[in-house]
Amino acid sequence: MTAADTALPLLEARALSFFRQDEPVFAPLDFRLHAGELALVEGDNGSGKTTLLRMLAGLLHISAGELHWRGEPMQRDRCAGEILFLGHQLGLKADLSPRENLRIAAGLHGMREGAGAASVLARIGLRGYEDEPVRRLSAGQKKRAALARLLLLPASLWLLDEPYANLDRIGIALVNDLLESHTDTGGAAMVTSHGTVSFHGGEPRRIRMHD
Ligand SMILES: Nc1ncnc2c1ncn2[C@@H]1O[C@H](COP(=O)(O)OP(=O)(O)OP(=O)(O)O)[C@@H](O)[C@H]1O
Repeated sequence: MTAADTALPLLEARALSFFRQDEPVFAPLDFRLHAGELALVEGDNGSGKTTLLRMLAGLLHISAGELHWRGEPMQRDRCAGEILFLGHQLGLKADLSPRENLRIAAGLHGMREGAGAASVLARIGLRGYEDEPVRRLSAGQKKRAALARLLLLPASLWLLDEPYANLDRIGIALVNDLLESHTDTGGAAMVTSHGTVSFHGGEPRRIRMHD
């Protein structure tokens, strides 16, 4: 038994289910995610990975089962700023620049201590594009502008749906670096990916979606 098995989990799902038209999208799920852990959500196209992350983010109602946050039944108002979801839709305003998009996100969710838009955008590879309207960025640059939120906002749990999509080799390595430093500093993350995730921060948990 490891320390993570005995510590209070950040997030715990018990018989978690989601139904569409009275049909379960996936079999009931049980899992625990602790501070410092990465979980890979695995499954074929249509198996429910995005649905699961959207439920965990509070964007879809749970049909059955329970979710616990830091040992208590999950109350959205208590953990709102602690959970950050990045989905297929990047949630960027196309007419605004990466810097302006970050300002809006920080206004809603707060900022990590010591973080600033300029340094975050430089780290994410958008130096020189800080003030360009997002609609003029490439697909990979848009993805980076969305990922910049991970560095700026103070969330402890990252829910990342296909975070590697549209990224080049350097961008993929950057996402892995972000995941490693986040989990090294007590954060946790759940990630879906159809590619290979080469995470060097220890063996990730695996959450397998079954029909
Ligand atoms: N808005 C929607 N309305 C109705 N059904 C939906 C909707 N979104 C998804 N579904 C269905 O729910 C199921 C799960 O979809 P979901 O997007 O969660 O799968 P996924 O594992 O993320 O797939 P992928 O690997 O293709 O991204 C699929 O059968 C899909 O057709």
